[in-house]
Formats: sequence, structure tokens, C-alpha cells
Amino acid sequence: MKILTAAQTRQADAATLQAEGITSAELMERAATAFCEWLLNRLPLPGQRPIYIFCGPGNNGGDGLAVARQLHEAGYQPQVWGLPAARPSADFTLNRRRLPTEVPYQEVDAKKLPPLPAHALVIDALFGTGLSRPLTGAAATLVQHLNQSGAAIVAVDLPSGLFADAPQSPDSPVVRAHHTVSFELPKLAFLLPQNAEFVGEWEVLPIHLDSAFIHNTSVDNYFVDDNVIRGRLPARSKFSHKGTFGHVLLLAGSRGKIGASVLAARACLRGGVGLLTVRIPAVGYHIMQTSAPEAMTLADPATDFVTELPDLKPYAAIGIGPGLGQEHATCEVLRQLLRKANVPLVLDADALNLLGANPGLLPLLPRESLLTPHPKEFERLVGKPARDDYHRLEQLRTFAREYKCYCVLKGAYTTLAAPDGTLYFNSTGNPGMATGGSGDVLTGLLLALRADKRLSPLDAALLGLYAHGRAGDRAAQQTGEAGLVAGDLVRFIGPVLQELTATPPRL
Ligand SMILES: NC(=O)C1=CN([C@@H]2O[C@H](COP(=O)(O)OP(=O)(O)OC[C@H]3O[C@@H](n4cnc5c(N)ncnc54)[C@H](O)[C@@H]3O)[C@@H](O)[C@H]2O)[C@@H](O)CC1
Ligand SMILES: [K+]
Repeated sequence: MKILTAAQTRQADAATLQAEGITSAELMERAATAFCEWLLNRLPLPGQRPIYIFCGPGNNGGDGLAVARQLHEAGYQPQVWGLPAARPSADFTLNRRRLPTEVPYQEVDAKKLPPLPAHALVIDALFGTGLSRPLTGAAATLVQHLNQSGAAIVAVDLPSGLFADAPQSPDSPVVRAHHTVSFELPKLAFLLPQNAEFVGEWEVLPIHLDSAFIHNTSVDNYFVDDNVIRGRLPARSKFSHKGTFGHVLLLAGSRGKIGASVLAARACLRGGVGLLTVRIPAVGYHIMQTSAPEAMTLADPATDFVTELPDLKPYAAIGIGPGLGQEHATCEVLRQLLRKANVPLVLDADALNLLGANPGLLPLLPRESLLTPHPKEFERLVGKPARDDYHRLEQLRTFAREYKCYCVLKGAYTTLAAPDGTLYFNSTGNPGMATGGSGDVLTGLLLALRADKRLSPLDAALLGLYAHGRAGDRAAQQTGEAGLVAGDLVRFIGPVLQELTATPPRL
């Protein structure tokens, strides 16, 4: 799914009007109808809960007025409050006129704001994608009033005061919505941790914007949901053999962190790899042999950490990092690997910390390497903290472009940057996955998929991130979020990959 900017959304609206020969008021009616359907499925019967609709002067306010009319038609009695405005939009004015006389419309007086009972439902239709500057004056006072009311707030399209795709100034108030109900495509603002307190739960309802326009519009950001991923994993041919799915090497583990290498190895095996060899310090030899008997184990001559790079010839892809430690000798192994490898690399955890501590190694990264830092590891990689979440995304884009790599920033809506700077936001996963070892599982899974020659590097990465999150969602259904441990994810990798596999066309 594409993520459009506010400007592109306006163009999509215009393209839809032209392609369908409809008026902007008709498109507004479609948005209001979709919103009301969503709301009516959740509202108690009329009369049980007071509904207040706050409307701004533009088309977001126009949506609010159309919603008020439709709720009235459904038997509800909303109160409508409008911000005083010198030049309301044409569709605002039209819908203001269409508002039945039984629906009270009052202008907001910043000095005498309406009292809002805590059990009220507030619909925030003050500002949407047309917000052009931080809120001040009556609008700012009203937003603060709504936030302090304790009422449940549903925002139409965007919480008012929030920009769709840019940071807001820290002193501008923003509506703290419990739900944000938007149209057609998600907005970048919904995906950033710094906006979570304003956006709440979000939903995108289809209003059938012109699909040809959306198809032909190039974007910097994508949202990766089930529709994007399902069927991306090709079905296995009846005649495939273990060579088809590649022989991979995993360099991992150090004394006290052998578990990380075991989790990555198990995930790699469940990810469908043909053969797996693990390079591990001698202390982990027996542990690996008993915990993951399907893997071949190459013990390092050193007891506690990896000090020697094995012959790389047999391998279709190589992973390095889980539990590796940051010894000097291990850093030399990484340096040699970066110099010698001519197959896809997956780098995680201590391999990234070593890169961060030795930035001279970064230019050695082979093209299309896949790196999987969490925000702290990413900060070490780029050497400076981000000002905010938007800045971090730009750092991520720049990093991927500069080193021609795929770089994953782990977290809610884990974000993949491709070498061309495009960002892909993953939609699966839950807070239960914020637990030790879940990154090791991701590394193993990505390594298996990266070795699968049938998948492009982009598809391997997108599929791996999506499947990892979905395995986490399945696991959490059984264990609860708090009870989830990384090993639980491994059990669900197989079934989830099966669900995402392409099915042959029906006869
Ligand atoms: N494709 C879609 O998503 C559709 C969007 N529609 C709605 O249209 C909205 C966009 O409408 P508009 O472009 O009219 O924009 P808005 O309604 O978001 O706001 C624009 C108005 O607010 C004023 N304004 C901007 N910043 C301000 C500030 N800080 N303080 C005070 N006034 C400020 C502008 O001067 C203008 O009058 C969307 O958010 C959505 O709700 C729907 O009506 C139809 C379909
Ligand atoms: K709004």
C-alpha cells in the first residue's frame, strides 16, 4: 500500500473527481458515509451518549458536518460546534446549509467553551490534511479543552494539529484522539512512535480514490500489509532438493550468549533453508548440536568467541551477529568477511555494534547486504542521535542509499529502507515481541529467505519481517504478550510461511 503525502492526497482527490465525473461534495459524502458506518457499528443506541462534533473551516470540517447530518438521519442528536472562520471552504458551506434545523450548530467562543461531560463522544473534524501551520488562538484553546475533557475522541482523517507527514512544532497543541479514522491510505504520521499519543488506534476506510492515479504516483513510503505479502513466497516445486534452498553459514555466539545463536539457527531452519552450518566458539559446540541437531556445527578453535573465518565457498548466504560479542579477534573476522564475501550478508546485533565502533568497516559492506539494527544500534551505526522520529527515518534512507544496503529499523512498524531510499513499514507484530532473542529469530529467518534464489532481496526482506511479526501475533494469542518468549516465535514460522505461500491458479 502506498503512503501518499498530503499534497498527493489532494491530487488523488482531484483525479478521482475527474475520472468519475463527480463533485467534491459527492466525494465528501462518500468519506462521511464510510466514517458513519464505522462509527454506527460501535455506538450505543441513540440517546445514551451525548455526541459533540467540532468542525474546522475546511473540508475536514465539511466531513464533520456531513457526518452530523448522517448521524441525525440514523436517529442520533449530535451537537455541532464550528470554529469562527472568515473564509470557509465551498464544501463546508454547502454542508452547513444541508444541516437539518433540528441539529444545533453553534460557533465556538474561546472564552466560553462548551462543558463536555466525560462520557461524551467527541468527533474531531477541526483540521485534516489541509493544516498549514501550528494551531494558535481559539483553535489551540479548543484543542486543549477537548484533551482535558476526559471524553472519548474520534478524529476524522487526522488528529487536529498533527501534520500528515511532517513533525509539528513542540508547542503546538494536538488532539489526543483515542481513534483516528482515515480514508483510503494510511498516513506517515500514524506510524511514528512520537505520534502514538495523538493518533490512538487508527483505521483506514476505503473511499475508492482513483486507482490509476495511485498506481502511477511514485512514493517514498509504503505500508506493507497482508495484501502486499500474501503469495510472495513461491510454492516449492515437487522436484526441489535441499540444494534449491541454499546452504547458509551463521557466525554467532560467545560464552554466555550461545542461546542467541541457537534461536537464530532454529529460526533459520524453520525459515526453509536447505542446509545450515553454524560457526560457533567451542563452548557452544555441544549446546548447538543438541539444541539444533539439523544444523552442522563448525567449532571455532577458540573456546569463548569466534576468532577464525571458515572457508566461505560452500555458502549461498552468510549471517553474522547474534550473541557474537565484540572481542578484537571477532572484529577481525567481521573485517575479513566483509572483504571476502560475494554472497548476500545478513548483519545483526554485535556485528552492527562492531560496525558502529569501527566506522572504517562500513565502506566494505558488500552491496545489498541486509542490516537489522534496533534504534540504539542504528544510532551507533550512524554515529549521532536523531532529533525526532522523522529525522531518524531520513537517516535510515540516507544510510541505505549511501551503503547500497537494505537496512531494517526494528520497533513497532519495523521499517525497511531499500538501497534506493524507499521505506517499507511492516504491519505485523506486537509489544510482546520486545523480549530478548526475538531479534535473533528475525536474523535466522531473514538469512534463510535471503538464501532462497527464487526471492529478490527486497521480497526476502519484506516477507521475513512480515512473517516474523505474524509469528509473534500468533504466539501472543497463546501466551499473552507478557508471556511471550523468543522461542515461541520459532514454532509459528513454518505455519505462517505456509499461509503466505502462493497457491496455484484454480482450474
Ligand atoms: N481523499 C480524502 O482523503 C478526502 C478528504 N476529505 C477531507 O478533506 C480534508 C482536507 O480538507 P482541506 O484541504 O480543506 O483542509 P482542512 O480542512 O484540514 O483545513 C484547511 C482549512 O484550515 C485552515 N488552516 C490550516 N491550518 C490552520 C491553522 N493552524 N489554524 C487555523 N486555520 C488553519 C486553512 O486556511 C483552511 O481554511 C481531509 O483531511 C479530509 O478530512 C474528504 O472530504 C474527501 C476525501
Ligand atoms: K481532524
